[in-house]
Amino acid sequence: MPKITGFEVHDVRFPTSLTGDGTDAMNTDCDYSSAYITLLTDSELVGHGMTFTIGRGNDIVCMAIREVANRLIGKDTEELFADMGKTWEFMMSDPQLRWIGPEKGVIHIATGAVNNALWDMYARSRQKPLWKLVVDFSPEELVRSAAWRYISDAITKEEALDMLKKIESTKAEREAKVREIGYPAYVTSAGWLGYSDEKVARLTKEAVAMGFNHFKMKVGADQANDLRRGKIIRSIIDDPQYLPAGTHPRDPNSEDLKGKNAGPTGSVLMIDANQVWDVPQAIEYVKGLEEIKPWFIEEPTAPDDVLGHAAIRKALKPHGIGVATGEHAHNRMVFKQLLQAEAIDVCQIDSCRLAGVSEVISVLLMSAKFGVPVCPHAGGVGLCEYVIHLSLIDYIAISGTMERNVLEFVDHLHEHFITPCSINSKGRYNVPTNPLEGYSIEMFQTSIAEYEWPNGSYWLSAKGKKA
Ligand SMILES: C[C@H](O)[C@@H](O)[C@@H](O)[C@H](O)C(=O)O
Repeated sequence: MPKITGFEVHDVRFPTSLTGDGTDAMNTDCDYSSAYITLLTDSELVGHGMTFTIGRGNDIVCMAIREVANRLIGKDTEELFADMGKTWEFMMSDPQLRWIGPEKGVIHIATGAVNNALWDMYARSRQKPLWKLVVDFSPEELVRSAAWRYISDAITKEEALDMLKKIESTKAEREAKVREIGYPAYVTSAGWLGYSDEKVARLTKEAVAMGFNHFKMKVGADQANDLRRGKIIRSIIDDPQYLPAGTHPRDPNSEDLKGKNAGPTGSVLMIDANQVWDVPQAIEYVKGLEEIKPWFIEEPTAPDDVLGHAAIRKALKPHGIGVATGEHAHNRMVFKQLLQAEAIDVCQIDSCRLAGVSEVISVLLMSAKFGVPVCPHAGGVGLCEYVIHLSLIDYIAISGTMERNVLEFVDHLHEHFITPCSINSKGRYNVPTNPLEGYSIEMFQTSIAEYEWPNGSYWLSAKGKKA
């Protein structure tokens, strides 16, 4: 049986210019960075994992990844795969690291990268894409793979098992359906701050032409500016003339669009503040944007402020605007509380901030129990590649629905991955089908050589230009 013998870690940073200079209200200079790990074994089997950060600090994450990965050296991979929940607990329980994590901060993020690499390796060893490996698990195996510590007040293993068993017999139907029509997506790429009105209008038209009908816009720097940009986007997405040839407006009252403030063509607009406001400020600011009819405000305030989110949700409900958050919720307990406090309409897991697939499964289970749709965060490098797997697991094996869900899509940096994600002509994610792609996060060696910090060819030449 292959044993883990070592690992390679790379600090890969893609400059803001490669992401179209898109910024948000908190991040105005954001090189997209991947702390990237390849786990090695004494056989040909490898596992790739990464985490997403922006710019400076990625070297600290790489250091933490080395610390976490060290504990796996010498371990038998089949023993690790046999009980991924137990493996996760082992990874989370390094007594020497406990004071600085996990369950928080850099060590938690690093654990995510390593756990994801291990899941990638597991899927490759079975020659299945990650999602397929997991949806083929029996309910018992799926429950065994999750992270259970500290959440039994919200969901027990028995409850989870019951839930999974109820939809087990219809898994094959859902798998066939999503393979055929793809998984619903929304686009972030048109609505960054810092774009001119012309650029916003052009990118929105392009996104509509690609078949998207959910659009996200960044807000929070200036209310009047947000209102103007929102109206530009609305004027395009609500106008049937921009729809792709041969398609018709969707009925805004259809079941999957209920409560989403859909416009006359069935298009939906969401807004995202990236944590800029205090609670009362968030409420006032967002009320001022009611005219552009957002489905939800994302990250209105500090990501750990569960009760703050609950207060904002309550105040905005009469205005028909919901609350979404999660990309910075650093562990399953924060999600547990957001759900228990009825603080969110939409749960936005992050594939890299949570400590890997095992912890994500726990949040998917809790969200399904509380009836909150999961719409993963994917605004970064590699995140779109990752999250399509998680949404497929959610749809096929856990919640059993994808009608109200939308998975974020940003259209940059996919070319650095050997098996990039893709979108079909209806603006939906295609299902990854390559049996050797694992968790789809393997990067081209040439991309690593070019963008590794600080000595990759791109950064050396950038330094040369500055000198
Ligand atoms: C800096 C990043 O692009 C963020 O703006 C992005 O992750 C964002 O919050 C999102 O929801 O996509």
